[in-house]
Amino acid sequence: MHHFTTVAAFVAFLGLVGASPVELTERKPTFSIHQVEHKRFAKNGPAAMVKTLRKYGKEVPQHVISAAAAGPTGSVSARPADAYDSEYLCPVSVGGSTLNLDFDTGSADLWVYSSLQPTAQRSGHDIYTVDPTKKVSGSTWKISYGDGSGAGGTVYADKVVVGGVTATSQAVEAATSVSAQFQDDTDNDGLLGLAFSSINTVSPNPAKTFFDNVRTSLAAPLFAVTLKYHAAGTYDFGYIDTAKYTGSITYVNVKTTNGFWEFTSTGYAVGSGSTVSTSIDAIADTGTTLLYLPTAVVKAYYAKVTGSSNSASYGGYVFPCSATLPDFTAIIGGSRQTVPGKYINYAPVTDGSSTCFGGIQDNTGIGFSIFGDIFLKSKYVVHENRGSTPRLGFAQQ
Ligand SMILES: Cc1noc(C)c1CN(C)Cc1cc2n(n1)CCN(c1cc(N)ncn1)C2
Repeated sequence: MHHFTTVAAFVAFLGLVGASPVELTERKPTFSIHQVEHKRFAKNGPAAMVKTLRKYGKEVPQHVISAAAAGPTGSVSARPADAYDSEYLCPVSVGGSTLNLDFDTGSADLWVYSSLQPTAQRSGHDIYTVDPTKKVSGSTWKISYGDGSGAGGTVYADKVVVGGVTATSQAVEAATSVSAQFQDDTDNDGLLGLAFSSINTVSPNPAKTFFDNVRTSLAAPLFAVTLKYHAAGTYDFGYIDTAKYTGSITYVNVKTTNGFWEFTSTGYAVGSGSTVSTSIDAIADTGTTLLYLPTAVVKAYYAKVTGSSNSASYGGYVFPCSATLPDFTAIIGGSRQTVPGKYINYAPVTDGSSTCFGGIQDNTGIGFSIFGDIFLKSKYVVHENRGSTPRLGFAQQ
């Protein structure tokens, strides 16, 4: 059957190109045409589909026509870096090399391991090899994170491709030095910031994030985050994927004055307990591993966990790894956003220990709450910026 199909297909192909079998069997000079990539071509899947369907006289579904009229969209996988979902890494093409970057909605610098670092510092990492002709003269960057880690270096303008979406002249912040926490983390080749460009650290002229560079060309000015529990998820750009969530998306307005995706939660519940109404100022932050909440909320949560304690030696709430953890619900935009209890067991305090570190911790000293990966990995979160009044949309996965 396969053989027959092949021959029939070949004959059909000849018909299409208007050549008879005889013509193609005579000996004639041969030549080959080498394809070259159309560098400036912005990928638009739906547009290609419209073209093909019309070429063969087929009807084009309306949703394909409307998608084609829009700009590019893209999707990239987000893979947990370790067994505890400490961070999620996404493959990105930076100046033609593929690096695994930690997409971070809590910061706004795209920085990478680079050929400028001492070789010992970059062993085990994929690196960006700088091209001096692409250097942004006079610009430097230096970033420090909540956990005391950090990095710094110089700046290059280069092509960055994320899930098929291209920023042709993205500020690529090449590291000359990174802190010990990053040197120990050999899976991580850098960060791709998705917070607001107002907190980018490039000096003297702050740079735009990848999202800000592509936002107005995308089919829709948004990206959607689907992190998963102990599994790979996605970052989607330019479209909402209704297959990735259940129920409806609840939107809340974002306060951008601190440069974060900052919003207000209006209450919480522990397990099947009653809802407590209280205003919680929070940021959505994929670059933070845990869920940091106000002291009173955290105390109320661990009051329901047998054997839990706030350990000075481990630096946070711990409990027996065998504990049954209650769900945690945050009220956002009037909707109940629930995290399954088992997601709140982050990891053993040390490998093999029967004491586990809590996924919910106290936000004292931070200044606001942080809805990090522990919260996000049960949600589908739309980050929309139409230019005025950016919004966050939350739905259950
Ligand atoms: C984290 C982490 N946890 O287990 C591993 C492994 C890592 C990664 N590793 C140790 C190194 C590291 C440290 C940081 N990151 N990666 C990501 C950026 N950081 C943020 C981002 C942000 N929005 N807010 C606060 N800090 C600090």
